[in-house]
Amino acid sequence: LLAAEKEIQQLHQLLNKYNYEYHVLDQPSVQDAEYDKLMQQLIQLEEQFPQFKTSDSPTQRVGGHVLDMFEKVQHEIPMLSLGNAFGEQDLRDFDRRVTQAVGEDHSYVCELKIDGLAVSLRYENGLFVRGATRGDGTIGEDITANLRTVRSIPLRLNEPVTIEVRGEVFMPKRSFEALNQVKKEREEEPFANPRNAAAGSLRQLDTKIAASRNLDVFLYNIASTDEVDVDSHSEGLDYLDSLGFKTNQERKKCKTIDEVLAFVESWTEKRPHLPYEIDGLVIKVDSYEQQQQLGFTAKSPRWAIAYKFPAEEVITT
Ligand SMILES: Cc1ccc(Cn2cc(C(N)=O)ccc2=O)c(C)c1
Repeated sequence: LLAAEKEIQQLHQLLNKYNYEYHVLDQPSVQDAEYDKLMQQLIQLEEQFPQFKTSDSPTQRVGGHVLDMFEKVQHEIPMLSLGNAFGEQDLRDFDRRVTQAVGEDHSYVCELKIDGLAVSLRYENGLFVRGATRGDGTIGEDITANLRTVRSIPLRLNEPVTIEVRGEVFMPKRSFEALNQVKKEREEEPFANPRNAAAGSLRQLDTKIAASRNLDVFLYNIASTDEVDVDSHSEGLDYLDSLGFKTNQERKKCKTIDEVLAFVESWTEKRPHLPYEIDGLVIKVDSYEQQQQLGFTAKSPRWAIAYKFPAEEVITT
């Protein structure tokens, strides 16, 4: 029995590693068939010895049970919304307000704003224990079972830490097109855009449906920074990488607002070539101390702003 438990634990570790290489690093080290063979072995072993099936087992990635409803979740730390900037002047005004509050010596982190569904993920001693939608920022829905099927969400972190992180679940453009193709063939209503498709997939009570939708995630914030020993947002993102989270690598540290504007310019150009949709860029003051000095308005941080791309004129034929 001890042998069976050890073999199951080793398969958990190995399959989670392969899953990380494929879905987070996009650098698999084994063929899909090899991964599948090991997965089939683990499924059989867990059927034979269900007592050794743990919450970080990769066999639950494929879904398998149907919930009858989603529980409500209260976010200990509210999930905030961002103020918007629609052009260069708005961004320069933002920079002036930052300079007035913290002085000239400040830098920014610029990130892509993924057009998906905001989620909060909670880990205890390194294990994924709960995932929730943003909801109204204070009360969201518990969608843990569906989030376990998002292959790029780690079920166990590289360190046994207790942490809450925020990010965006999204559906890549190709998966969206393929899903709508199937919907059309079935004469079902297609989704209007990848964001609605991701949200609709996570709202399914049957986890097998969510598991089949090729959802992905980028994490972009540490909510519970008390236990974490980092002094800036950019260090926080590197820490998330070190724990085994998937973060968006297209981020850039900008020392001046002119560098921010250059980033805006370049991503206005490159946006259509991305494999996922973005609806803007997020610009954050990097230093946590300066974020603290700037504080919040009623519902948004003063140390961050979302630059929104102009709405594309829809050519209706
Ligand atoms: C049959 C099969 C199994 C697995 C995958 C995709 N994949 C591959 C790996 C891998 N190579 O390390 C890890 C996780 C994973 O999800 C496909 C597309 C098809």
